[in-house]
Amino acid sequence: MRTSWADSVANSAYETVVSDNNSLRRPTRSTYVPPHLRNRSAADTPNLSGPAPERTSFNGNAGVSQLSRSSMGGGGGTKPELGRQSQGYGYTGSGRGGGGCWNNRSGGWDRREREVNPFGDNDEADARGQAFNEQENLGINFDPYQDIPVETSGENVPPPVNTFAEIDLGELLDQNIRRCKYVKPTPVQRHAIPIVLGGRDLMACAQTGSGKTAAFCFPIISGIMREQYVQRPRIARTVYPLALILSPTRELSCQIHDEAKKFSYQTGVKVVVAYGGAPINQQVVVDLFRNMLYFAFIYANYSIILIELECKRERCLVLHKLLDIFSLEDVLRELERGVDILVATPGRLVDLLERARVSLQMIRYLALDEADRMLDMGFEPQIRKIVEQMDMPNRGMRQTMLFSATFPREIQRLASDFLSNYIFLAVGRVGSSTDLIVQRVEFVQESDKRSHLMDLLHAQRENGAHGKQALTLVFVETKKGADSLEHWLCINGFPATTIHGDRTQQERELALRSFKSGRTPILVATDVAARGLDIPHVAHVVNFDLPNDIDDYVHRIGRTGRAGKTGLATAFFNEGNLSLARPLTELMQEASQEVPAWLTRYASRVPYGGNKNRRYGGGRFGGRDFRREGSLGRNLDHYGGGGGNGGTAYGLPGNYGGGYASGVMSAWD
Ligand SMILES: Nc1ncnc2c1ncn2[C@@H]1O[C@H](COP(=O)(O)OP(=O)(O)OP(=O)(O)O)[C@@H](O)[C@H]1O
Repeated sequence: MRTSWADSVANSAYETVVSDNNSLRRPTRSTYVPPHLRNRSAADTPNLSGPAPERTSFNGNAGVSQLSRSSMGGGGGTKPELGRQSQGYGYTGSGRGGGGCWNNRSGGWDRREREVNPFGDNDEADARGQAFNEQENLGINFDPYQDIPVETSGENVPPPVNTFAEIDLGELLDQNIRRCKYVKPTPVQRHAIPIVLGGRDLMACAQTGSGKTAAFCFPIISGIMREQYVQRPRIARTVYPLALILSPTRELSCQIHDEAKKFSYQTGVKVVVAYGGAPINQQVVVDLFRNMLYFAFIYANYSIILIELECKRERCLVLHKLLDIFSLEDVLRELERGVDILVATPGRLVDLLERARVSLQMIRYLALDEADRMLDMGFEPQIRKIVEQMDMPNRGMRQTMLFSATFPREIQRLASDFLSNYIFLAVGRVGSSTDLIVQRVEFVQESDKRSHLMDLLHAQRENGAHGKQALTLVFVETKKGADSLEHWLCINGFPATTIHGDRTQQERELALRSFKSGRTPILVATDVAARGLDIPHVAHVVNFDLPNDIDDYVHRIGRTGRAGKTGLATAFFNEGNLSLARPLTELMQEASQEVPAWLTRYASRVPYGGNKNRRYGGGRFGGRDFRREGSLGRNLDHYGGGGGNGGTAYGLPGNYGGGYASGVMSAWD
């Protein structure tokens, strides 16, 4: 049984007090108690009157797994030889039951009791339900996804499952799935979970809002729960997570963290999020100010945040970064309490690795959400550094999962560097939008955009088109543009807020909360909000400025029409968006949307290969796993041919493959 460093400190402190009370003697030596454990009431401390919890230090010997043995013995750059789980955990096909080898990682009831219940108080009935109730009406209609074409390729693909009951995820995780009110796995979950439980690497492409987060979280949590006790090195204050989930933005990392916390509730699997992180070129400035102001910061008790909020428009870089250091201190404190799954943005992770506060030596699971974004020009160097140049086990020694709704094939090729004998899974057409979203394109000149938006919002308000709770997400190109549009909307009677890379973390969180709650039902955003965010009740996405890349468009409109619900997406198009005319036309045709005649005319004017959205071509493209296309590079602009072998396709219509084009980088942080 495992205890974290913080637990052992807490326990030893508590034992000191207990022995004090018993013997009325002072402790012979003082025990350091970190700030987050001070002032704890007795009620917070473990109940020692019950059966004594089994204590095991990091150097304990219980159940050392084959995976961990050779990796012991310290840090350094050598990659541990972690024996790869070639045998999967299996999915029983005969109902749940656990198989009797689930590892209780909770460290006893003490840890469970301290855990905040993310489901609220009324979850017990759901949790105790004996089976997944297929009849339950949850208001989430995943039926539209059921007939979706699915394609897999790779060797010995494990068969999909139809129900959660067929998969042996462990009773504690099953309880949490019931608490989440997930009745049936979505298509990507039906296929991806058995593949990962089978020990295979995976590149998975599934439409926006189709449940990819759970598809990678469930097998990771289940795998960690099933592990026998894993012995981890104990070196200074370095922590050794077993799983790493990387995502491109702070908000998405927080969201994944929140989901993973729900799924792992009371399983003893510890999830920590680390986001933010100052770019290296600003590090010198930050370090300088850090030394000068560190103590002032602590004693000012966060009041500097108020100063930061005051100088809203002309932000001071140093203050901005100092706030970031604050969040770093929080992360470090959290890490010291123990971590099994680390969810992080690349910048912050690199920072933690360089400070030797995190080691990747024990990583068995690596998941990249929005993997194509993580491997494009903006993030690729950081990802390569994390995966290839630090102490993470080599591919083949860890399990790697890449998920996105879009997977241009050049990115697929790059991504294959990180994978070993992987399975490619495409649920729906690669890079397509879901049919649940009604897409409209309107021709609007730059100068008319604001009044056109106002018309849309008025109409929406008047006919109550999407109900009281309807939220509208407006995408613009630049941070400045976002601020200025927000201001204009507000003075015209439409409560709005913004989210973009120039806002502080606090401001971004506040904006998101205010939008989600409906207090400001309009959110003006740059591409920083384009991917992954799962915000209920977004009824309308407006592309005020269209992106340069069709994949960005797919992700943006995917903020509506999620989890089986319908949504509306309106795009303002003009001559400045010519390069998008053809891919947009094709995308809309594929999703059975009405394409205006004028857009088709614009599309026909753009020559093949004449722009960087190279996903289209003259022929229809049948194979989407780039490994099935033969030689890459011959065919970059013309995706003819198709077919291929080694895969299974169910009802797969012809389609084009992906193409890589760099997105707009400026909006990202
Ligand atoms: N099996 C399920 N049953 C019911 N709801 C589910 C199920 N799986 C996921 N969901 C819900 O569906 C919504 C979308 O899931 P998620 O955010 O994982 O989608 P995604 O595929 O990652 O989307 P994106 O491509 O935009 O990142 C979430 O609200 C999630 O709670």
